[in-house]
Parts: sequence; structure tokens; C-alpha cells
Amino acid sequence: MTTHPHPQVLLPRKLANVHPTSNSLKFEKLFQCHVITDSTHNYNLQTSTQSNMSSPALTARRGWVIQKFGGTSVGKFPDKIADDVVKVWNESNRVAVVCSARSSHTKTEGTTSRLLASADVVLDADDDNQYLQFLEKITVDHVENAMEKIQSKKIQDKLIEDTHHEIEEARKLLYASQIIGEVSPKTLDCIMSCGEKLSCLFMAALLNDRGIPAEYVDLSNVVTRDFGTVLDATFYRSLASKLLEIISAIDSSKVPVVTGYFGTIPGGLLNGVGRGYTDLCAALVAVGVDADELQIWKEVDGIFTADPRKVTDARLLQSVTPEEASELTYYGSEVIHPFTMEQVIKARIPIRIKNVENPTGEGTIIYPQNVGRKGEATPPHPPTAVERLPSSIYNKIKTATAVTAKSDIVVVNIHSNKKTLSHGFLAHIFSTLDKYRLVVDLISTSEVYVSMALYVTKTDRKLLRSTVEELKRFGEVEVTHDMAIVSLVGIHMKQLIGIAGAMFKTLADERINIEMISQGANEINISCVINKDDTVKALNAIHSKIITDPFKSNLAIELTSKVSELRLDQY
Ligand SMILES: Nc1ncnc2c1ncn2[C@@H]1O[C@H](COP(=O)(O)OP(=O)(O)O)[C@@H](O)[C@H]1O
Ligand SMILES: N[C@@H](CC(=O)OP(=O)(O)O)C(=O)O
Repeated sequence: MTTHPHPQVLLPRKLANVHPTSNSLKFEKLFQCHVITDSTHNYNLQTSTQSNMSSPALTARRGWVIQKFGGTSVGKFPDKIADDVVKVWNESNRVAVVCSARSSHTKTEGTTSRLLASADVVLDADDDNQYLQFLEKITVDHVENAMEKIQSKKIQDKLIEDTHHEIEEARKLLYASQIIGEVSPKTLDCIMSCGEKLSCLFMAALLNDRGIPAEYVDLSNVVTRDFGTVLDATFYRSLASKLLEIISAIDSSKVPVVTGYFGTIPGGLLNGVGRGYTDLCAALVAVGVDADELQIWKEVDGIFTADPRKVTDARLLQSVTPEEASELTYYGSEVIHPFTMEQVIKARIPIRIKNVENPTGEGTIIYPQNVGRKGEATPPHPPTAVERLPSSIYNKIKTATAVTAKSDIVVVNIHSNKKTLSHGFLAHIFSTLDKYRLVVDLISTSEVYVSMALYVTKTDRKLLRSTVEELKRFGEVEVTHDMAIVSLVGIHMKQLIGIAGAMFKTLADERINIEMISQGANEINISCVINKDDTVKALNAIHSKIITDPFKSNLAIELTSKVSELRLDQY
């Protein structure tokens, strides 16, 4: 994989879609630079609309497309998944489906959360049968769903039998944990796997019921000792080749429906990867079969310039880089698990975020700007930087890609009881945070002060209290609750002077107080902490002044004199 650090210009989509070649040439001639258009279907794939026009009998099917469905999508839109997504794509490409555990409404009340809650209470001395209530809810939910959705009596009966069997396996593990008096990370992983098994048993049954031949694939025992004891390159390589072996063994007329849970991993899945592990599982399947595309199906059209629920004029982005997707996910726009990208991008497989409720939409592609996609050459090095730009182009230069916000933030200030920050002071703070498993999202230090923005959910409040008590040994501790982090994200921000100033001036104009400021070394994220009640106001102001209309708003943002990477506004 070769990359190039030289200038690039992506044409605005309007231009690129009309006459990509002629426009590229014109632009290259005009500005002596290399133009990269970003037409989303210029590689070996058919769009769902195209595939409607071709008959499977007439066209040989192309490469693998891996489709990941989240728990709420499986819970709310299983029929759409079967008829409008899997069936359609299966006509043109080989499709494998990867699902996470069902959630009928929200993830917090979904199957994984119920399984984790059952493991949480199983050791409670007060009520040693409480865990069974969670299992009962899971049973009722899945059996009712099977009865409602599966028409064929034979398929339905088998699904209900398999459902009871899997829940009984989880019950046995919980019961054993109760007797031993411990739930080890490995046991917790095994209990958690029940969610993805139930969900995939259901989706495989539903596809078969609707005439799409499918086969359930259980990955819960796929990891063996030879994979190693750490989640490193060797582990991922071993897992990907094992997955290839498993998927290749399936009859090519069938759609593999793969559990989005890939076994008990070193240190435990929750510790090592965390919630949302199914994205990574789908990525590893994509790498294993060398897929043409990894599709992450959600209930949103793709990645927007801001959360569309909070900013009404947020626009859909045609593409973002993996770095941008990571930052957005980490700072509040949970579009994809950050671990997903590394393995797939290394294999030059693009990731597309798509909407189950709008399957023909193009979605958002996550891919680096300067790496050729699978089956394509790496884009050549552009020769020169863009020097003089006409205002029509200048006005289209992007400032930031998106703005995002993360709530449940608590700011902890520690005023050292020594005159200066002594040796070991930070180490003490971090080991205390580590002990209580609290994560620092932002940090800033001065001579005697350390300020940290911590992500603390309601359930972690007890941990915060214990942490603060311990931190008091090192100085005076002050805690401010109900805060939020607002982040401006974009890879091209490093080409701009004044972008941070513009962000803070915009907040000041709205009379929003800033508690903390931080800019990451990668220069693609500028974050600050504000009061949580100001979040929507801040997002809208930053979106309209900096993202939608930056240069006309007199924010004094300029290009650096030496532009090495340039991207035009394209939505
Ligand atoms: N920049 C963003 N682009 C798209 N969605 C965003 C963004 N920021 C926040 N969101 C929110 O993230 C959610 C992700 O979609 P959803 O399919 O509901 O998630 P999940 O797959 O976790 O169930 C959406 O509800 C959307 O409002
Ligand atoms: N079911 C798991 C894994 C997962 O990825 O879920 P989802 O795709 O619904 O975010 C969880 O809740 O963490």
C-alpha cells in the first residue's frame, strides 16, 4: 500500500457526476494539479438500482459484499433487510450477512444489555433468581418475534426450539457462575454470545422463509489458542483466514448469516473491544473473504455534517476518511466502531454506511483519500500545489467535515498540593482513574493544575465518587457535572489558519462559556467543553458559520501558504 502526501483536489459531486473526465482534465490544466474525483461506484460493484435491472441468471455474480446489521435494525426492520437489501444485493454479488443481538426498541433495552444485566445480578446474595427474569424477557421477546415474523410452521418451530436451546445454554453458564461465585471475562463473553446467536438464527430463518436460501454460521468457537494471547496483527490474520475457510465451505447458493460475535478473545471481548464489537467482526469477515465492500447498515442515511436529529440543515457526506470516522465516533457520532477500519482499509476494502430504511441511497463511503481501492492503482502523485484559486473554487474549499457533541461529560480539576506538578503526580492520577476504569477524553495541564474531561454515564457515578475521594490525596479536587464536549473534525483543517479561533469566536458570539480547550496532535480535531444545555445551540452555530458558509461569514479563516492537501466542498 503506497500513500502520497501531495495535494489532491476532489471535485464537487455535481461536477464529478456530470462529466468526471472532461472536468478533471479542465481542472488539471487550469490549476496544474492532480484531480481526484470521488464517484462512489467506480469500482466493481452494482448499486441496488442497477441490480434491479439485471437478472441473476444473465449476470455472473461479482465479488463478496459483507452486510452488517445492528441490533435495532434487526429488531425493527427484519423484513426490509430480507427483501430490500439482502435479496437485491444477492442478485449481483455474493452476500454474507453479519448481525448483532436484537433490540426491539433501543440498544440499552436490547438483548446484549439484558444478558449483561443478568450476569451483573447473578452474584447478588439478596435475590439469587433475579438473573432468570432477564432471561425470561429475552425468551418472550424472541419467541413472540419468531411467531409473528416466520410464516412456515416448520421453520418457525425449529427457530423456537433453537431459541430455547441457546437461552438454556446461557442459563447454565449463569447458574455455574453463581455456584462458583465469579463471572470471569471468558464466561461473560460466552453469555453475551447468546444475543448474536439468537439474532442470526432468526435472520437465517427469515431469509429461508422468504425464499432466500441462507445458512446460519456460529462463530463463537472460532478462536483457538494458536491465535495468540493478544489482539495483534497475528491474531487478526489467523482469524481472517479461519473465517475464509468457514465461509468458503458454505454452498454458494446460500447466504451465510454470521454471528456478529467472534468468540472468546484474549482478555475478554468487552475489555478488549467493547460494545459494538459486531462492526469489527463484519470487518474481519470482509478481510477474510477479500470482499469488494463492507456495508454497515444503520437507521441513518450515512455520516452527516452534524447529527441530523440536532442540526436540521446537516448534510449527508459522500465520503469521509477513516481518521475522521474514528474521531466522529469517539466524540459522540457513533457511526462505526473505531477498531473496524484498520483491518479493512489495510486490505483496501471500502466501507459504506447505508440506511436500512432507504436502501437505494448511496450512503457514505469511508476510505482514505490517497489510497487506491481494491483492484485499482494507487492514485498517482499530484505534481504541484494549487497556488491561485478563483473565488468560485475558493468558496468551495472545505473547512471542517463535521461537528459533533458528546454528553455525559464531567470535568475534574485537580489543584496540586505541591508548588509545581511533582514527579509522579500525573502517574498517580492516571493509576487512580485506571483502577476505577474511568476514561479521560480531554486533558489540559498548567503549572499546578490538571483539568480532565471524563466520560461518566449515570451507571458510573459511583465510580466517579470513589475516584474523587482518592484523588483528594494529591490536591484539591473540584468536579463540574453536566458538561458536553463539542468537536470540530476534518482532515483538511490542518491546511487552514484561524479555524480554532473561528470556532471559539462563534461560541463567544452565542455567549457560550468554554470550560476547557484541546486540539489533538493530528490536527484533525479541535474540541472544547461547554455546559450540556448549550450543546444544540453550539452545534447549530458552528455548523452554519464554519461548515455551511465559512468564507462568507468573515471568520478570518485562511489557507496556509503551502497547501499540501485540498478538498472541495462536496455533499
Ligand atoms: N454526524 C452524524 N451522522 C450521522 N448520524 C449521526 C451523526 N451524529 C450523530 N448521529 C446519530 O447516530 C445515530 C446512528 O444511527 P443508528 O442506526 O440509530 O445507530 P445504531 O446502529 O447504533 O443503532 C443516528 O440516530 C444519528 O442521529
Ligand atoms: N450486540 C453487541 C454488539 C454490537 O455491535 O451491537 P450493535 O451493532 O447493535 O451496535 C452490543 O450491543 O454491543
